[in-house]
Amino acid sequence: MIEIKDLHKSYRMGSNSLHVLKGLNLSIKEGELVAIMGSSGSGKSTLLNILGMLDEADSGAYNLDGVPIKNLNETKAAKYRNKFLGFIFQSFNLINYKSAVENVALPLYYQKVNRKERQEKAMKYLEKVGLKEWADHLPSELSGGQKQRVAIARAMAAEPKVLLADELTGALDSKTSYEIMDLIQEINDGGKTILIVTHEPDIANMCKRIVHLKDGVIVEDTFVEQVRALEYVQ
Ligand SMILES: Nc1ncnc2c1ncn2[C@@H]1O[C@H](COP(=O)(O)OP(=O)(O)OP(=O)(O)O)[C@@H](O)[C@H]1O
Repeated sequence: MIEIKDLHKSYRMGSNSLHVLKGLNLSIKEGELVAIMGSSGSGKSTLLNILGMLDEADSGAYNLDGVPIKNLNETKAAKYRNKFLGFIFQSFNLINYKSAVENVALPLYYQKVNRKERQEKAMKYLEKVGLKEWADHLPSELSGGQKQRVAIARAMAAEPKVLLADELTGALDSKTSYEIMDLIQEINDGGKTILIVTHEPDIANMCKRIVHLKDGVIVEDTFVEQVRALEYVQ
């Protein structure tokens, strides 16, 4: 699903250059649930932004579902991103003046899906995350965990092949984090490929594979026995 070879990325600041990714290789198959870990500044978000086609590498290859990203022009890249990738953020990134169902429907609007289908799909995914009854509520009326559920439903609504999450439990207490990870595991059990950047070892252990970044490369890549979040949710 994801093939990355010899990826390099530097940030230029004036006359200085910070080499963040230094020849990174990574291969992720369909259906994997991968945690990306590493100390602060190790390049996790940089990698996730490149995987999410929100930023470009300086050199190296990135193939998503067999397609070399480098060859896509801007319009094609935007279409490809909307079709293949769903994003979940630490701070939820919901639109405050839109209801839960309107937030979930938004990516479908950009994909020019008609109003009736947008509404149906948005309700379907709100139901999947357990928030059907909250469809007409504004984000300000929801708890942190509920907001993240809306954000997950929004990421799922366009039915992408891959979900990318940056510290999705970072703003939540432990119990709510485990509830969110239970939902993530359920979505992954359904076959969705999911990548999660996290600082938290207990969250990483709820994935199936843990990748450690250090000094711009992957220094450890382990398939682990997945801890089920549900055991911690009671
Ligand atoms: N747009 C940018 N311009 C300049 N430097 C940047 C930019 N984005 C990130 N950096 C720098 O690149 C390095 C890697 O940043 P990145 O955000 O990828 O690390 P991270 O592992 O996600 O860190 P954290 O866990 O703190 O979020 C850091 O030193 C950061 O300051």
